[in-house]
Amino acid sequence: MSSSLYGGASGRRVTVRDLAAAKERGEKWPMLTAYDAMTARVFDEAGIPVLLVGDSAAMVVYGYDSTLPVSVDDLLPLTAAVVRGSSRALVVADLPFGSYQASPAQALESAARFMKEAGAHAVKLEGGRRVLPQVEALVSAGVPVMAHLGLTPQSVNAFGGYRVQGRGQAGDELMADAKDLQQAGAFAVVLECVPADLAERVTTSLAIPTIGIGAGAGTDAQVLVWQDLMGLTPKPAKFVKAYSDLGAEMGRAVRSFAAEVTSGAFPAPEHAYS
Ligand SMILES: Nc1nc(=O)c2c([nH]1)NC[C@@H]1CN(c3ccc(C(=O)N[C@@H](CCC(=O)O)C(=O)O)cc3)CN21
Ligand SMILES: CC(C)C(=O)C(=O)O
Ligand SMILES: [Mg+2]
Repeated sequence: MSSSLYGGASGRRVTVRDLAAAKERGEKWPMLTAYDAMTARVFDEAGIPVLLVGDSAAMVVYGYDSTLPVSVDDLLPLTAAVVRGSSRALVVADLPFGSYQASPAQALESAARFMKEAGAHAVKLEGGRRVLPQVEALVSAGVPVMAHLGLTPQSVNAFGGYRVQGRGQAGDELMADAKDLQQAGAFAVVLECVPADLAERVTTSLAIPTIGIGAGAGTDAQVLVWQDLMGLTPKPAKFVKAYSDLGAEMGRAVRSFAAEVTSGAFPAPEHAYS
């Protein structure tokens, strides 16, 4: 088992309380994205305690070049599939661009759809002090909220590209955002593409877990997009470590299948019915 968080004797799902307890124990944990039932099952059985149905689905599932185009309607069926495919992990639904920024009421309406229609256990949204009213409304309604600071991809057009955030003065702003999000009731905060020393200072300053992606080794947890981890992404960011070469492996398998169809070697008699 990769984490004592997961695999507690009960067989129940991981909860936000379990994540708080892991921080108390100083225990680090992994999080992965998932977008379908079969990969969710593999990651769940491998002991990943938290699965994120990321709006990165816009890019890795739907083929867009940013996360901006996807809607709640696009992500709901993927979230439902991940919940059905898993039995132990906490499933977090990423609120997509335009589904929460307008108002606390809009955020609650979107979060409620992910929880009622897909069975998500928590939601994630991007931003600091500008989304505090949304975080407070969700928490008041009993919705666990994961925050996300640093490189928040829904703001890519404001940033002028996918760039490291929180250097210099901006680091103090990020620290203040993180503390305010904790105060508003967020149960965890993702720190994406920020200097490692800043991520470590935020982690020691907060009681809630921090989850790093491109934020160094000092956070309480680490998250990656699963296609990056598996070596399916053609040009991954610097923070990615590929633990497999699935792109090449799938290419080999498909070429073998194609060659055997062409030659007549597949299907053999054992693959046919009499
Ligand atoms: N497959 C995938 N993996 C991700 O981690 C991911 C997505 N998609 N889509 C949504 C966002 C976008 N992300 C990105 C995308 C690009 C960089 C990138 O190219 N970063 C530069 C750093 C530039 C700098 O130094 O400021 C790099 O070279 O790593 C980083 C995060 C992270 N998220
Ligand atoms: C990379 C993670 C944190 C994310 O927000 C996503 O996959 O959409
Ligand atoms: Mg996201």
